[in-house]
Amino acid sequence: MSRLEVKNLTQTFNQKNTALRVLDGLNFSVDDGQFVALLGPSGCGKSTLFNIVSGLLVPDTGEIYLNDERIYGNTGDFAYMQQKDLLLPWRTVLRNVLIGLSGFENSYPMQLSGGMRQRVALVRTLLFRKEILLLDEPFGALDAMTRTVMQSILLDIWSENRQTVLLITHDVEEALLLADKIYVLTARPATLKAEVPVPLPRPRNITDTSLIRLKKELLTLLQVEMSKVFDAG
Ligand SMILES: Nc1ncnc2c1ncn2[C@@H]1O[C@H](COP(=O)(O)OP(=O)(O)OP(=O)(O)O)[C@@H](O)[C@H]1O
Repeated sequence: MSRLEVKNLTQTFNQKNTALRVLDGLNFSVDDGQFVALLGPSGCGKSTLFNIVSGLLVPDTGEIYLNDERIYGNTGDFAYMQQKDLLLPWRTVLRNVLIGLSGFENSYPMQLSGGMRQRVALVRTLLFRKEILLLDEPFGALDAMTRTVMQSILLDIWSENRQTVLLITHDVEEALLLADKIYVLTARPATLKAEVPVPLPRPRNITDTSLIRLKKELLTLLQVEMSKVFDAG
């Protein structure tokens, strides 16, 4: 398993002939086998960060290090589950995940419910057995019950394999239930605003007093950043 470092990432896009600065000197690191959640206002640059880390996008400036070695492009060390699940519609579930989900193995993605599709996509991502998992809002579109089930599947697999995980989420409770550490990003352009450790055993209960305290702390941090988005817009 691997230690990941993101150093001084900067990214600007051209939108309608104006320069949109999305990342502005972003620095952080994730320890070997650690589960880190990233929270930040909508549009702050979280998916852009994952696109860079996974090698899909070359940043304007900055570096990515894996186990102290600088990496370039797609090194094959990352399993990346993008916001949209990216299942190939013409492949059956069996061929999408290589194992059957009992009773559904001959179905196509369009024949599955949203929850089942996300489950297939997650299983497929985990099956790649890569060193580092990049999960971009994997459960964002799911109902509360399915989301809870998926979270526990993810935790079970992570406890067994101890892959290094980066999870983007908009859900403060999800971050608190799952992560060892939470990074809060600023409004665009994203920089690191805060690092909040969650040193509690799992499974966690969101009604636990220390989680309630952390939730308040995180919501206050996020509200400051979100108000910047509204003030600007
Ligand atoms: N290839 C691109 N060309 C131009 N602009 C882009 C490109 N990719 C992203 N952007 C812009 O960069 C900004 C950040 O996008 P990004 O998807 O990284 O944010 P995000 O934090 O993941 O958002 P959300 O939380 O809503 O998913 C957005 O304003 C988006 O429109």
